Amino acid sequence: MHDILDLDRYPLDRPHSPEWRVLVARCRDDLARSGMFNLERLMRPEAAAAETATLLPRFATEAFLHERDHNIYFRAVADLPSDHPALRRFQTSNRTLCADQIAGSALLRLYEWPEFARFLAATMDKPALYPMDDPLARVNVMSYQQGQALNWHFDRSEFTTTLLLQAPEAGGGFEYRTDLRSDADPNYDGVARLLAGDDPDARTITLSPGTLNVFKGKNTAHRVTPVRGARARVIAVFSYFEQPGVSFTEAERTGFYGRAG
Ligand SMILES: O=C(O)CCC(=O)C(=O)O
Ligand SMILES: [Fe+2]
Repeated sequence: MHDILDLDRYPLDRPHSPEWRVLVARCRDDLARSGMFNLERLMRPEAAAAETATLLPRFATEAFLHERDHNIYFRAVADLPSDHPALRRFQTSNRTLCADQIAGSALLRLYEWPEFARFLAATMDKPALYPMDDPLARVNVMSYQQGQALNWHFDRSEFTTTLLLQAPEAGGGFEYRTDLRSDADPNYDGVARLLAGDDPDARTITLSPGTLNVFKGKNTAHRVTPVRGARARVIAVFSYFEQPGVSFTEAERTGFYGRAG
């Protein structure tokens, strides 16, 4: 793994060593304080660039173009009228490559490396995390070209784990509002304020290539702002579960990726 990861700076290969424990404690602190942590340049920038170079032609020819108009919940909400400002609609557009299209990549090697899942589980205070069996969903790589964006949403899972491969020239920032809602309180008025551009607690970070980002996206609203310039934003999303062997159904895969296999 040394060829693709900076394991001198981030000792993921030495679980339970003193340095590993210090790193895990720092990540847990960041998660508790701001709902996210970043390991800058965990992947060596040269490795990220090499990975991007292999993927770019595939985005042009065989990626799934994901284009939709949606609200922040991706669905209607029974207790809100359809014109409620928390249900304001936005456009999302990006291209997705699935795990079966990146066989042999450094990303899949990292995904299947047990020490990576072990480290992530420790930062999230979980006994263990397991890779999915799903041939498409395990790892997804998304590309955002000029004008494309992933609009405001909440994630279905408690944590989301991404690794940026290529940064755009401008735009493509990750904007988020920590704990905008809770499991007990949907805070529809607060959601409406954020969507109107009126929430002083919204923050934007710009990720650099090779950075691992873990965030608690279930109650933290977030979006990727439109990319500007000729260089695409390319980012990988890793999906782990607390049980081994998880797969989506064929219908779910068709909904997410336009194909079942
Ligand atoms: O591209 C990103 O930085 C965020 C991706 C994201 O929010 C998601 O996959 O749910
Ligand atoms: Fe998300």
